[in-house]
Amino acid sequence: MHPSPRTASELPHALKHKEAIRQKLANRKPVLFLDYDGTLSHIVKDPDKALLTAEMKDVLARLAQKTTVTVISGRDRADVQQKVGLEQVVYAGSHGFDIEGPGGLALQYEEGQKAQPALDKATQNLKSALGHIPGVWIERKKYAIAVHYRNVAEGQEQQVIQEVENELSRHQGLKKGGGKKIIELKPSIDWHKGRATEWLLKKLELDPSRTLPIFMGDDLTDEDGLKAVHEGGIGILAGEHGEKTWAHYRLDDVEQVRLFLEELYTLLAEKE
Ligand SMILES: O=P(O)(O)OC[C@H]1O[C@H](O[C@H]2O[C@H](CO)[C@@H](O)[C@H](O)[C@H]2O)[C@H](O)[C@@H](O)[C@@H]1O
Repeated sequence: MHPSPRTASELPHALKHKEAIRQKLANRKPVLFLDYDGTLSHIVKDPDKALLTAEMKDVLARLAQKTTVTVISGRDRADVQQKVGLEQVVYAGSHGFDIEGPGGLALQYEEGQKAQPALDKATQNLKSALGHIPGVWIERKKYAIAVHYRNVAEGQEQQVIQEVENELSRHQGLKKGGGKKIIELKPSIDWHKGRATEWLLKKLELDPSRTLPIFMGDDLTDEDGLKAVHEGGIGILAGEHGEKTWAHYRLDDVEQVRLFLEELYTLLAEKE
């Protein structure tokens, strides 16, 4: 455990510290919490084209035969579930507001429902305010609005951000979320990937002394999850997001995430 967050470059590389990770797993079973965009799939211009490679899907399928694998995403649960397409996996969408998994595992974080009128109104307003800016995509999700500006001219990015800030100032019940070329309006509630991770660990009734939660993510919203496992698990940052992180280790990219997951699978298979 490290007492404070560090920059990505200060972190040891997970693939170069396999022995230390192996030792942590000596008497404990890994339980995986995996972010989708930027961790399992490459960041691309069109969010609909952010797909898993066949190799990534294959290793996830094998891991899910051996342990609990949760894909925890800012995307709508149905969207990420369809993109991953594996029945044995637990899906936590909308940053953990909407969870579904094998054996009837389910959560709809009810408090999020109260924000629906504000989210509807803000969607409408943002469409009018930003509709004329080429490249803007307003993604109305079940529990959030994502305003994407990856395809907006650099000189107009600030205008997009400012319009979102203006809209946020009109809704007490909504708060700002950040990410990679995205700004989100979310219910102003203390529920996020970290709380959802903790909820799942309890709900799955896993013995904490025999379980090692591993959270892997690439973006600012993953910091809540990385913080949640900081004391009792392993956090791995894939790439970087420009701010300090609670992760213990780093990996450079999606391909290294896959290699790490392969190592983990081998370890689990050896233990049988
Ligand atoms: O929590 P995540 O699974 O990482 O989801 C975060 C957001 O991911 C998607 O947007 C990001 O990825 C897109 C595809 O690579 C990229 O075009 C965009 O610029 C990124 O911000 C998704 O569309 C959002 O809904 C998620 O909140």
